[in-house]
Amino acid sequence: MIYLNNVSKTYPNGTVGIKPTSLSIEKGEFVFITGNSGSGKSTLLKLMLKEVEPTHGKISINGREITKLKRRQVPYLRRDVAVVFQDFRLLPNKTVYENVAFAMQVVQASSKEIRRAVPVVLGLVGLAKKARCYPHELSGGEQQRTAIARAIVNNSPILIADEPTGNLDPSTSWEIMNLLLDINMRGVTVIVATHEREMVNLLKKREIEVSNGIIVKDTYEGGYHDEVEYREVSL
Ligand SMILES: Nc1ncnc2c1ncn2[C@@H]1O[C@H](COP(=O)(O)OP(=O)(O)OP(=O)(O)O)[C@@H](O)[C@H]1O
Repeated sequence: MIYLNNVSKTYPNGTVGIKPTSLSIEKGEFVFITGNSGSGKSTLLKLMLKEVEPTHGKISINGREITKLKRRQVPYLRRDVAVVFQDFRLLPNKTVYENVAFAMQVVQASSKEIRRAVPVVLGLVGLAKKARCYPHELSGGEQQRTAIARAIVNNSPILIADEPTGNLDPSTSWEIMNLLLDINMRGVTVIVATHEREMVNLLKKREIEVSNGIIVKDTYEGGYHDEVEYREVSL
């Protein structure tokens, strides 16, 4: 589903984000990306989101080589890969309902589809009663639930979460992680960059650990990674 083939990223100022790396993530997986601050987690996610371009290598998602997509085609990639961030990034002047509906309007869903889908997804994230609230009237956990509802409302097969619990207290963090696990159980491939060591250890999901731009650990135990050659080439 997601393939990185010998992908590296050096930023324009010469900082190395990711050294040449190959990686595959299959449909339906739940994957943690771990590593110290500055190790390259966000760079890896941004490459998958086409927010940054690789210096070398190819990335394909759902059979499409995203490195070949033109800028104007990026909105189509967003239908395949949804994203949530640590700081929620909700529209402050729109209600919970309107924030989620807006994501559907962007992909030109009809009003009828929006009226049908938004209440369903708000129910799924446990926010049915908060539909008319504005972001500043919500707790951090509720804001993140809204962001997750907005991310999943268009039925993207992949959800990327960059430190989704970074601004939340421990019990709210668990609620959000359980919601992401729930979404994964519904068939969505979920990739979560996190510093939450305790959660990663307890949940026993696949963990890809990055250190200095290199994958130093991948706990995947299935067979298909044999096809991918892991190379740690110094630049
Ligand atoms: N736009 C940029 N320009 C130059 N260097 C960058 C840029 N973005 C990231 N870097 C550098 O690339 C390296 C990897 O950064 P990245 O943001 O991927 O780390 P991270 O593991 O996500 O860190 P954190 O956990 O603190 O978010 C770091 O050395 C960082 O300073």
